[in-house]
Amino acid sequence: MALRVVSVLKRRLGGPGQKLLRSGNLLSATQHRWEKMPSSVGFPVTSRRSFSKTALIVDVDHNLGIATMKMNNPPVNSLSLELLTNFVIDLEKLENEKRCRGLIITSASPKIFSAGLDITEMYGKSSAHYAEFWKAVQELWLKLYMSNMVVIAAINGSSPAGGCLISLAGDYRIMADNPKYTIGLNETLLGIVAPFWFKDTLVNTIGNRASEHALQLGLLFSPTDALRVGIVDQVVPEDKVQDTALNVMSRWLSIPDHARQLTKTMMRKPTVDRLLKQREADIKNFVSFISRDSIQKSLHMYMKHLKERKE
Ligand SMILES: CCCCC/C=C\C/C=C\CCC/C=C/C(=O)SCCNC(=O)CCNC(=O)[C@H](O)C(C)(C)COP(=O)(O)OP(=O)(O)OC[C@H]1O[C@@H](n2cnc3c(N)ncnc32)[C@H](O)[C@@H]1OP(=O)(O)O
Repeated sequence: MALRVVSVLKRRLGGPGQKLLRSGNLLSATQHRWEKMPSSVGFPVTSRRSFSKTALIVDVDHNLGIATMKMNNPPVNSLSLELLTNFVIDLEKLENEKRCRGLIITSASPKIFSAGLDITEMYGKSSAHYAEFWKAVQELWLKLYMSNMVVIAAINGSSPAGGCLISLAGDYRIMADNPKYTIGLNETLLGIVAPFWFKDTLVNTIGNRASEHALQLGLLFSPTDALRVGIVDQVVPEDKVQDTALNVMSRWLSIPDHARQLTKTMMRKPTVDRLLKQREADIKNFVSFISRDSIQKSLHMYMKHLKERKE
């Protein structure tokens, strides 16, 4: 499979990408590049960098023009305020890298892509904290959904709620074929409500009726069902997720950037504008909703249930 990916990349990427792929082995070619690459904006000499503090591992391959971002926040890649903030910072850096045209988002931990928003950020805290947290969630969605890069989610584990949102904000989703993994916007199961822009993102992907069904019931889909309903675009064997992501990326990167980007903007801007127009109101709404005693209690019970499952 790796060789097939290399030949597709050779065909679709011209210039330096082709030269470096001449060895016929994508991994060794990439490794070689990481060692030789000069410094570039935001990312250091080796082109490969691990942000252990930020719980994100970002590898940038300048010659292929592809970055891979691995969420690395054990045990379940929950999206804490810190992780959200650093996610946005790294996205901005990548966005500013002229040669970086594609981004693959995946998880460093097998089995969990992301458990979604960190629930502990949403209960027992101050209103100011909830406001800051929600602003960070908005910011990440805005940046991802409107990214100039081709964004592919390589979903190598379960991806509930906020994890599903990250996947939906990309341009293409590939999920590992493991019936133990699930994906979906399950907010109602926690006694909370997916905000309108989570809902809009889902509607834009799978349509109104399927979204209403999925959202009201808080459905978590197996890979097969997620493919059937259109939440993901492809389901592949677990060990083929990354190769498939590279392969699909090469197809998307073969389209001239300006044409593809303008098309993406045309499709997504109305959805984004809806949030931008009422961003502050959305924050206020979140803070007032999440601060309700009944909601705090629901979240507390849900966390308790998660912990008791293990005992
Ligand atoms: C008209 C009015 C409208 C108002 C609307 C206004 C505003 C909208 C309001 C709210 C919107 C909020 C949107 C929320 C989005 C979210 O993303 S909420 C998070 C949803 N996530 C989940 O439901 C997933 C929960 N987790 C799991 O199902 C499982 O943990 C798993 C991901 C499948 C992994 O399972 P497993 O490998 O068995 O691991 P454990 O369950 O044992 O978990 C390990 C530890 O991690 C803790 N944990 C799990 N998930 C989270 C999380 N999301 N946040 C924080 N912590 C989490 C879990 O408790 C374990 O901790 P301990 O080891 O026991 O300490």
